[in-house]
Amino acid sequence: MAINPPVDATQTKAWAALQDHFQSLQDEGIDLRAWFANDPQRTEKLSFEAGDLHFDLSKNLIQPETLSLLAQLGREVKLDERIESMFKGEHINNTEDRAVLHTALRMPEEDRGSLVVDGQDVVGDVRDTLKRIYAFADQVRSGEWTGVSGKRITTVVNIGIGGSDLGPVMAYEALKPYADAGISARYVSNIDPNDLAEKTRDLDPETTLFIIVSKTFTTLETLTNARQARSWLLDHLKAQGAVDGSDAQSAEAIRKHFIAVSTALDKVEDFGIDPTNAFGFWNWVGGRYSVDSAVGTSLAITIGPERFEEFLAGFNAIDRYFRDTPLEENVVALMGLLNVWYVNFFGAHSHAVLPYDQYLHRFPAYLQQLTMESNGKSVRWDGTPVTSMTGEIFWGEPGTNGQHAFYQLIHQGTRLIPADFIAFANTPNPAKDEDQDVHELFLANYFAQTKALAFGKTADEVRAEGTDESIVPARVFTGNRPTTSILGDDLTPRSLGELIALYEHITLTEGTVWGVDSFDQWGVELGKKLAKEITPAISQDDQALAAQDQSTRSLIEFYRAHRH
Ligand SMILES: O=P(O)(O)OC[C@H]1O[C@H](O)[C@H](O)[C@@H](O)[C@@H]1O
Repeated sequence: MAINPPVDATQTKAWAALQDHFQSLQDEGIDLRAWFANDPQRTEKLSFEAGDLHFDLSKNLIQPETLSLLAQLGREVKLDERIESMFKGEHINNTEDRAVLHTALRMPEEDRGSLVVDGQDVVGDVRDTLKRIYAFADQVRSGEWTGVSGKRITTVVNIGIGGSDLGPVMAYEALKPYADAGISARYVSNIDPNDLAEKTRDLDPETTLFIIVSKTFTTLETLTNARQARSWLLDHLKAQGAVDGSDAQSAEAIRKHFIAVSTALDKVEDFGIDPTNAFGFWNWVGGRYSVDSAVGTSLAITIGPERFEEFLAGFNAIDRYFRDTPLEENVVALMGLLNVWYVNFFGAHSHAVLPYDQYLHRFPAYLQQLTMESNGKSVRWDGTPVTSMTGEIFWGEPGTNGQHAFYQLIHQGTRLIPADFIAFANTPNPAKDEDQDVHELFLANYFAQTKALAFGKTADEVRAEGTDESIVPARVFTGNRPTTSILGDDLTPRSLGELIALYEHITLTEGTVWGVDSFDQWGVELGKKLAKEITPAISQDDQALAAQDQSTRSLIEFYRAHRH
């Protein structure tokens, strides 16, 4: 389907204006201390609310005027049009000729029939599938669904990789306090046999349910692990005397202990999984945008359908905000544009995401796939080369762990690393250390870090502490290190949905400025293909070995010589 070529952002008036603006900020000197001192309303002007989240952009290297120029850039690259095209289901993933409709996954029941794309009542299908997932989840949670020997399920093991793993595991970890049915989840992704071995070692097969999640149902890692899990289940059930090993009992065991999630339901049946226990989604959901589809079935089981609905409502709140708010006031779009400001004007390469919440410990890893698989591209959606740097390296660890590891480089290194600091006002685990509220101690670190990064410490301040002159330079903090603070009341299914949708739309915004298709991932194909070709060379095929390049051949020879 024809799609308009991307606007070259670097040729827009706004880009030129941003360049001038950047230069004048450099000339006058970027100085957050002075900017705050000279404008008592700075924080007010640069703070926003979206959904249940509060955003403070004032510790960024921007003046209010910068945001107007960035919004202007958004207009000139037709960001509003692209947002509308996405929500309406146009095929904006043009290299795969697909609509991009993860936003439809969280549209409410009353929107049934309101979005028909390529002849499909999208919301109707989404809601019908959710109903089936919820009914199944309720059966497992209540104990009505049992394993083959009649015992209730206490562990679900999600087998998937990439988008079929990172979203569910991140969200499960984030929402652990809501897992209220005595069912826990584990996640197996790596084809390294150690992963499945360690995750199943202490499990009772009679109380374990495997969920095989694969959009394509062709992914080598997932199908290998699924077959391994099937053997593990049957072997252990037999050893425990739960089945006799007959074909009929094995088939029944697989029916009771394996369900699947995929867009390729025919392939699921070939695997031996009962199609009634398979939940579908659609090719207009990218893997990394799929945690709120059937891919989140492990969540629906552990936290329950009601909480899952709240999770979806959180996404939907940010979707509506993003679609309906003018760019100048739209903090979601502005955060994406701000990232462009750092990448393309300041030359930043990476972006730290630092959640001050232990439950969000997998959030940076999740964001790595979301953002880097989406925007790590060198050609635009019309096949022409990109005209600027694209993509950011997203990384991070929960605070305060990162403080004692890599913050040194953010505070005093030579690189500019914009950072998002995320925290919640309340904790589900209040604790006191003598008289001190531990969560407040934790939050004090959250507030202190962005303050230190923004305002630093001058040589005179260091001297005033009586520091020996010879080590004054080492103890100076330049400040002017940009951060965005995101605060919420509580980490709940709803606020987690909001956070995820926020970063999904930040990703679209950046991708639109860079002109890339944020929804394909051709870059992962070559390695997969070569792994298939190399497999025979590793085991014994000398001809296949000889066909390798010299370095690869030598590495394989080392392996062959050293294997036991
Ligand atoms: O869900 P699947 O089809 O098994 O795909 C799993 C993952 O593998 C692919 O290689 C892609 O890079 C990911 O975008 C995808 O999430």
